[in-house]
Amino acid sequence: MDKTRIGFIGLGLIGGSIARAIRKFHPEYELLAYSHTRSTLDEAVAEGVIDIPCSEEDPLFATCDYIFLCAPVQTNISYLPFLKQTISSRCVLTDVGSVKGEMHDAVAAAGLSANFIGGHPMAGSEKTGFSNSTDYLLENAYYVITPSDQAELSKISAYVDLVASLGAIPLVLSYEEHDYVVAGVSHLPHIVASCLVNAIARLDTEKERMKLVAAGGFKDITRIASSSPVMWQQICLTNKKQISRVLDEFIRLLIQAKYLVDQGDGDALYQMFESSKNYRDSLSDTVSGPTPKQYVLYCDIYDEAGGIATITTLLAMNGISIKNIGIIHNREFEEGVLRIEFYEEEACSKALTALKNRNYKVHQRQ
Ligand SMILES: NC(=O)C1=CN([C@@H]2O[C@H](COP(=O)(O)OP(=O)(O)OC[C@H]3O[C@@H](n4cnc5c(N)ncnc54)[C@H](O)[C@@H]3O)[C@@H](O)[C@H]2O)C=CC1
Ligand SMILES: O=C(O)C(=O)Cc1ccc(O)cc1
Repeated sequence: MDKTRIGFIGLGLIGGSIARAIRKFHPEYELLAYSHTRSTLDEAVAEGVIDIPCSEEDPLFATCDYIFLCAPVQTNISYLPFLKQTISSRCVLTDVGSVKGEMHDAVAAAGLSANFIGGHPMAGSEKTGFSNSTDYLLENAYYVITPSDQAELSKISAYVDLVASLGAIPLVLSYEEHDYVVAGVSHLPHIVASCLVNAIARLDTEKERMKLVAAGGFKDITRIASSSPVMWQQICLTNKKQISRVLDEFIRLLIQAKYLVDQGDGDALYQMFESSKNYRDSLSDTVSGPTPKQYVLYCDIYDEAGGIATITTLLAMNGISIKNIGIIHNREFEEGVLRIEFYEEEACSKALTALKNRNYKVHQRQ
């Protein structure tokens, strides 16, 4: 059988990290890439990450099983006419953009819906460029997948499988839900960080004493204000409606907080900080104690590749988030089973019911 071929257009922090992870977990795959900075391609080839450097509209993209669009959102869209003329019907076309609605609209207008499955790894940093990419950036990170309504289930399953095989946690959502959710937990925090830094720059004393004594809290909450201005400009321009919606609620809460301070309303201020502390403490990365409890199921599967895809899709469709997934072989499970780990007990028991309803044989360690 021919080797699986994966193409990249754009090879910066995210494209580079996906390519490195594919190289690590699937060394037999053939990777080709175009990025408009020639030195990036040279570096990627020299490091053995990319096999074939391509030109901008290279006919070799016709031979790809997957193409990842990893440039800024508007740039990804500008490649669609070329891809429409070039790619084969079996190719899965995907992107990594932080906003999905505009991409889905452009894909539909270009007549590429049957090939398109949107993607968004919820991992990254304030850094950019191939030189900051790593083969572990995606590890244990949610990877939101927004299939177009015309993409075949077999393509979606294979793509979910590929994402899981890179150590990420696939989460299938509609692009509308994705854009609302990320407006809240990603776009709003970046805008808040930027405004906070700008506010302090304006409020600072002549001798910049605020800048001098800025403490850990200020630095923690504003790290992401160092992110790429052009990337965040494009995100704000392409997710206007949802960002405006979450900003409305945020501004309302800020006005309320000012009122409570002005009034000296101690009880209400206490409640404000107490409710945010409770919610923040409930986030999954804040589990306390020496050995956090694990919520794990073991499930018999017969066909590893197709089996994992079916199960991750089934769980995603039931709104169940997976923390980790993988096949294990040991004496307890001689045939090998799929180990699925969840963030919370509730997700674990929901998954147990969903899997049993589909007649899977599921084990739990006591
Ligand atoms: N930075 C982050 O933390 C995350 C970013 N994303 C999304 O990933 C995408 C890429 O972001 P990064 O990798 O962070 O940016 P980056 O700046 O590190 O990489 C962008 C890449 O696109 C290339 N590029 C720019 N114009 C091009 C063109 N006309 N043709 C071909 N290649 C071109 C650049 O040379 C570079 O290799 C964006 O759409 C962003 O929304 C998604 C998740 C996290
Ligand atoms: O650096 C951080 O904490 C981030 O929030 C990274 C990030 C940036 C953009 C995305 O679309 C997803 C993740």
